[in-house]
Amino acid sequence: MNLPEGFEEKYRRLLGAEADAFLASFDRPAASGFRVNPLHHAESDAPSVPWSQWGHYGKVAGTSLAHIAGDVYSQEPSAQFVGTVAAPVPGERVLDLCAAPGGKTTHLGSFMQQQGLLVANEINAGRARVLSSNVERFGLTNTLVTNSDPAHLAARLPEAFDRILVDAPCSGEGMFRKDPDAMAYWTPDYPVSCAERQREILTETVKMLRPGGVLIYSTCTFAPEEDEQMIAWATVNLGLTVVPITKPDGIANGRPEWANGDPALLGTARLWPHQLAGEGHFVAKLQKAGDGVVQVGAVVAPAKLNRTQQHDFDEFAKTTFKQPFTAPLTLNRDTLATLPPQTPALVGIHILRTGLTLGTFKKGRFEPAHALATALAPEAFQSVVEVSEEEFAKYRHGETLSRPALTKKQTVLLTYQGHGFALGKAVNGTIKNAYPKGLRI
Ligand SMILES: C[S@@+](CC[C@H](N)C(=O)[O-])C[C@H]1O[C@@H](n2cnc3c(N)ncnc32)[C@H](O)[C@@H]1O
Repeated sequence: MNLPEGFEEKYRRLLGAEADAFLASFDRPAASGFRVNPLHHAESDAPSVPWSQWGHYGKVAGTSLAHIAGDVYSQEPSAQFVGTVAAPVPGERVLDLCAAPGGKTTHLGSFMQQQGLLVANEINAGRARVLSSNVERFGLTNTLVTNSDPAHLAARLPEAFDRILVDAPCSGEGMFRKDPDAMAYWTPDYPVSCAERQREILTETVKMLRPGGVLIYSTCTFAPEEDEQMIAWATVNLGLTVVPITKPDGIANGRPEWANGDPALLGTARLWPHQLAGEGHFVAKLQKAGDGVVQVGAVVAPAKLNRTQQHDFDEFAKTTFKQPFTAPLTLNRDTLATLPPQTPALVGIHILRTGLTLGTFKKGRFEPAHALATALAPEAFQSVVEVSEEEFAKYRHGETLSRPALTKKQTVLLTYQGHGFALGKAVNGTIKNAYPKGLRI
């Protein structure tokens, strides 16, 4: 691989005798991996990633049933160590500040088991939409997807989280093998400019962490300026201390000698492509001084539906679900969603998704949302229709299906090999297509 000018020289200087092995790793193929979705009880026989509870080596196609049904999330193996270190506890309030496209968000959600609140934020509007769609596909229901910059969020959410992940925008050196285009941006000064932005992000992040709260900082670069030097700066300037990370075999300590020599930096983690089957990553776990509870602040009140809305939703729920639907609800214009506990009222912040999107009020009817198909188990639905391989393909093209026995007008869950992948509308023996246009192939 043709590495950028100055890159090889820098790492020869830093790594000494180890540099040959490091540089040789760039000529080997990138490692691929995926995580199975514990919320769907998904499993895989593929070899396990040793440092990742739900992680496996291998590739899953974007057109596969496992992907479409939200049973897997493709994620490079080293990146999976970030979620392992973060490991939020169900019921916590967690922020994933730089979240798109959602690899870490879906991993955090796997730990949280739909309990507590997970705010997944992304600064870039287009990427935030991709994040929102991945949150939907994975079936997370305790998540708020926002599109904001860290400063605006911090102004509204002081000390609001138990745990925050900053998977920082970085020089991406660890992804050169997987995504050679990333090399085009690299110059010897690039890590220094990335570090400036990371310091700004961390300064805002700490404001949102409760006293005693945990901050996980990660990058996919080898650059000490963005890794150990960033953590050294944060411990000196932001009232954070390093919490040592327990490292499975193959994962290396951070390098204090590449920063201010503080031995606590040994407690950070480096994933090197010449030492394990994965790409380059850095992870640090930090704790904010003090001990305190989260500041909840103003919260969104559950929506009160008008009489027509209540009637239309009740009719839909009564004919679709086995159990009465009792979760607190929120209404955004005409879109109805569940309201995660103590959802903060975020005035002036663009919110793309709150909890589980249930559907939209149209004139005289309630149109259910695709999110229900990947978030709810088949057992929740009154009517489940298993499709053939041919029908699975046809439906994703936008075609209708024939089921003469289904005469009742009803929303049904469509499954293929037992995995829910879409909703359909049964009318007079036909299942009308409700597969979102944006997902059709
Ligand atoms: C490494 S990527 C995140 C990957 C994601 N956590 C995942 O696992 O799928 C970093 C993200 O930070 C966002 N970003 C860029 N500049 C930012 C800034 N100034 N503040 C916050 N986020 C920023 C990028 O748009 C990008 O989506």
